[in-house]
Amino acid sequence: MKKVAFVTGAGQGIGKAIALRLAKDGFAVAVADYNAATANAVADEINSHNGSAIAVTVDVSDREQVFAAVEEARTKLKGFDVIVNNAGVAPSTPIESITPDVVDKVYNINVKGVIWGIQAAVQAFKAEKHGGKIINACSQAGHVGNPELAVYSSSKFAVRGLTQTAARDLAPLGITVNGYCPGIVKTPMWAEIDRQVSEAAGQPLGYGTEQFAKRITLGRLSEPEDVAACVSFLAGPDSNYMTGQSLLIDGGMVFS
Ligand SMILES: NC(=O)C1=CN([C@@H]2O[C@H](COP(=O)(O)OP(=O)(O)OC[C@H]3O[C@@H](n4cnc5c(N)ncnc54)[C@H](O)[C@@H]3O)[C@@H](O)[C@H]2O)C=CC1
Ligand SMILES: CC(=O)C(C)=O
Repeated sequence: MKKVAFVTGAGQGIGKAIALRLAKDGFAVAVADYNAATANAVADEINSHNGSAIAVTVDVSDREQVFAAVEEARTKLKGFDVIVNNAGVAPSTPIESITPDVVDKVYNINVKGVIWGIQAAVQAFKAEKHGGKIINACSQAGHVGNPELAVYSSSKFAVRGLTQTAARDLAPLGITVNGYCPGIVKTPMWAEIDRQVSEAAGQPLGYGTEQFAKRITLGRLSEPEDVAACVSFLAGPDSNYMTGQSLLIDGGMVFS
């Protein structure tokens, strides 16, 4: 019987790369996204390459939807072993531009979405009568404040705190909780941050990337697959003696 992994925000970008990688690792994958079309396309891609996947439509900011989606995956894929709370949003928010609406939007998805994912996974692991692995999307921006990303950066600091706390709370149930902290990854999210930062500075596209990239020791932006490789480790047995960690996969932007 295949182990089952549930990946949120798996319709594109890092989540898609994680879903494809975990399928290659032998997991049956629930491709969860609020964009049904992209989730279906990723699930089709996995199934057409001899993998096993279903698409699940969910808005991670809605607690009831998250519980229903996890239960749907557990029932249809016949098990539940790993959740990757990957979905996130990252609008550019220079301090003086911050509004209640943008704070609610980012925190509802990036922070509450992770809490609901953790809770729903715990319920599923209990129903399966075993422990499991919870893996949360953090960021290098959750280790050091990033310019013009105050709301996003603070939401990722919160995810790192949640990861540590949940690790302590859930260890007695045989559940590990870890996070991954990418740097700049070539996805639609990054393209949009670059556009907003470049535009705010009155500079051409690519200016935002140039500013952030100066901090990358390895001298290149990362591919979604760089991140998926680390998540593969966190989802598999080689990380069994790790919990509460948020791994930097940022090419050396931050040293901690
Ligand atoms: N791209 C980057 O440079 C970095 C990204 N990250 C984090 O990695 C994660 C994935 O980022 P990317 O792939 O770059 O983003 P992306 O914007 O390219 O893809 C995000 C996916 O999440 C889905 N999504 C957004 N809100 C959702 C919601 N409420 N419910 C369900 N699905 C939702 C979108 O439909 C999309 O498929 C995010 O948590 C992000 O903060 C962290 C560090 C760097
Ligand atoms: C978007 C993000 O998390 C970065 C640049 O670290």
